[in-house]
Amino acid sequence: MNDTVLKFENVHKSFGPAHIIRDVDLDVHRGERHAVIGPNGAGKSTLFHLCSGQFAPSSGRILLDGEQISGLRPAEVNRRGLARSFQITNIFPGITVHENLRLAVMRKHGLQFSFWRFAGRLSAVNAEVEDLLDRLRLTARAGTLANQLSYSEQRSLEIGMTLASDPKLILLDEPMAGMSQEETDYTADLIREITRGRTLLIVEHDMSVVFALADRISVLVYGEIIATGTPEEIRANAQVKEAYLGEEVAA
Ligand SMILES: Nc1ncnc2c1ncn2[C@@H]1O[C@H](COP(=O)(O)OP(=O)(O)OP(=O)(O)O)[C@@H](O)[C@H]1O
Repeated sequence: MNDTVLKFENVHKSFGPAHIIRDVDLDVHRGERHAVIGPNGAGKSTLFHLCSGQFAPSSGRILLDGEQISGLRPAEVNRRGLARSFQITNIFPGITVHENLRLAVMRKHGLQFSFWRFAGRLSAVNAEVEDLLDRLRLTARAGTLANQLSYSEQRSLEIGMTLASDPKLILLDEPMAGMSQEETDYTADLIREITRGRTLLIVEHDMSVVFALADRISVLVYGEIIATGTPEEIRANAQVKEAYLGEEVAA
């Protein structure tokens, strides 16, 4: 059994003369929460775009569960089990929370075009939706239109929609962006609970969230991963302190 869900092998990405990702090797282990941190412009978004198929590498290989995904289109990468959570763009705003989750769960079961033929499986779908509502702390909001939710509730729903497909790997792209401290604390706690046992790759600027949530952290500086390790190892790494974290980590 392969213990690595996502593997970068010597991945390089350039735009014309600009070398943005440089010979990156990265292993995301099954069941771990892995964070990528680095200064502005280090290449974190580019790395995520490479994972999800928005960009193809200039050279090197990317493997999902042992299968090469580099060069595949985003929809195909998604079909193979990689779900990327964007701010709140996966939500249908004009339908309820329950209906949103039901669509996401039905999509996983392949029910969208053959609803009646699979009527017998609907009770299983409903049970999954109820379970998701509970874990997302949205049971009381089940009948609310998605566009009526608070921002952090919308983010919870969005992450829930991503989880509903039961992906092999979840990419979370700055989930705390634009949140107050209170919303950040709430969402970090929720992400910790609902991603237990899942494999997660996260980019996040809030260092307190990263260090509390991640099992391992990779530090990207000028397109190169200069260190990978547990939060304690990263905190203690002299090269990381010098290149990036400095006082933030010492704090
Ligand atoms: N399509 C593109 N064409 C040319 N240059 C690009 C392209 N996309 C990104 N870049 C450049 O790649 C570098 C890394 O950008 P990227 O957005 O990946 O960094 P980041 O670490 O996510 O930054 P931030 O933390 O500010 O979001 C930047 O200098 C950016 O200008």
